[in-house]
Amino acid sequence: MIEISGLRKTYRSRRGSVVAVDGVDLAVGEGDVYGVLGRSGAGKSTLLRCVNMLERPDAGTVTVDGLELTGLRTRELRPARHRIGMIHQHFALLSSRTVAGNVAFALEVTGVPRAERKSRVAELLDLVGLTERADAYPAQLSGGQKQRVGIARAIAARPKVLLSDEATSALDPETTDSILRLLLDLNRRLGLTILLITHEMAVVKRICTSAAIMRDGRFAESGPVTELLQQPGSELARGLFPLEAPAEVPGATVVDVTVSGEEADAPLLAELARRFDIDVRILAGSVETLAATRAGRWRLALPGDADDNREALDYLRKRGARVGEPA
Ligand SMILES: Nc1ncnc2c1ncn2[C@@H]1O[C@H](COP(=O)(O)OP(=O)(O)OP(=O)(O)O)[C@@H](O)[C@H]1O
Repeated sequence: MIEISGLRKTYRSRRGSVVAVDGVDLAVGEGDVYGVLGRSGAGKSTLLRCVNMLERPDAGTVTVDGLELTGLRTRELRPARHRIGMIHQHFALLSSRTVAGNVAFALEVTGVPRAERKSRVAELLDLVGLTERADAYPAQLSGGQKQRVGIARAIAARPKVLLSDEATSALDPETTDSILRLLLDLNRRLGLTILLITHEMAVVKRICTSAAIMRDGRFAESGPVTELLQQPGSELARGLFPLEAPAEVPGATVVDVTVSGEEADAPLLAELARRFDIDVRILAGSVETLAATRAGRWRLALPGDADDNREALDYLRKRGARVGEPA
């Protein structure tokens, strides 16, 4: 749904130039929720703004729903942008318009006839759970409600893609959770493809099927979350499942074990202990629900050296687990 290839963007000013995006390739499939995670200044906002051409990249291509946006003139971009919704950290609502008025505005600018607007506004407010607040002004709303208006407005023109620029950063954890639940619901009900940027690992954990870690304008790692979890040394795996435990235990072999899908809920460690008659020690770890799947990750200590434990570790691998040295 979104294909980005060789994207570069440099900002030039009197004080010099900053390479904000430095050669990014990205493919977001239809119906994916793709999270780009990174610290402040990593280039996330610039990348997102290049997807709907709020920033013109210096090099590379951006294709959304089969249309190469980088090849379009400014005049041609306007209708193309209607296929891409966007939500913002600080909501960007019109303070002089009511909730219904803000949503109607998005329909006005995309040329929806007046007769259709009213019913579409009602439909959208129902979708985001704001029917009761239709006549309120933004100043009378909570942060979560403001973001719901932002979401209703962003999907008003029935876009295929929603871009989210730190949409939950200004919200408390409980409200963040309700907004993420709404995004996931829209993703599933409308088949909406979502590309989001965030600095919060919890956002990736909660709703993303794929993710990238961005640093200094580049992707340090990227791919489906379940695959990244299985990758040796993955920063994302460490962030999602921190294993705070010693990497060495005298007289024992210490390994990190990652499983996803059904095996995460199987009594895998109990079976391991029984089958090989070993006292497995769990040094750290958990089983959790991610957006698309269940996943488990543990640091284990098995008595004896690597040779003593070869068969046991092979058994775990046969069961689909990734077994590696502590990272
Ligand atoms: N309009 C601009 N002019 C000059 N430099 C800019 C501009 N916008 C961003 N930059 C610089 O580009 C780099 C990437 O910024 P960007 O905002 O894309 O990062 P980010 O990861 O989104 O960070 P944040 O979360 O703080 O917004 C930074 O060094 C930033 O200072």
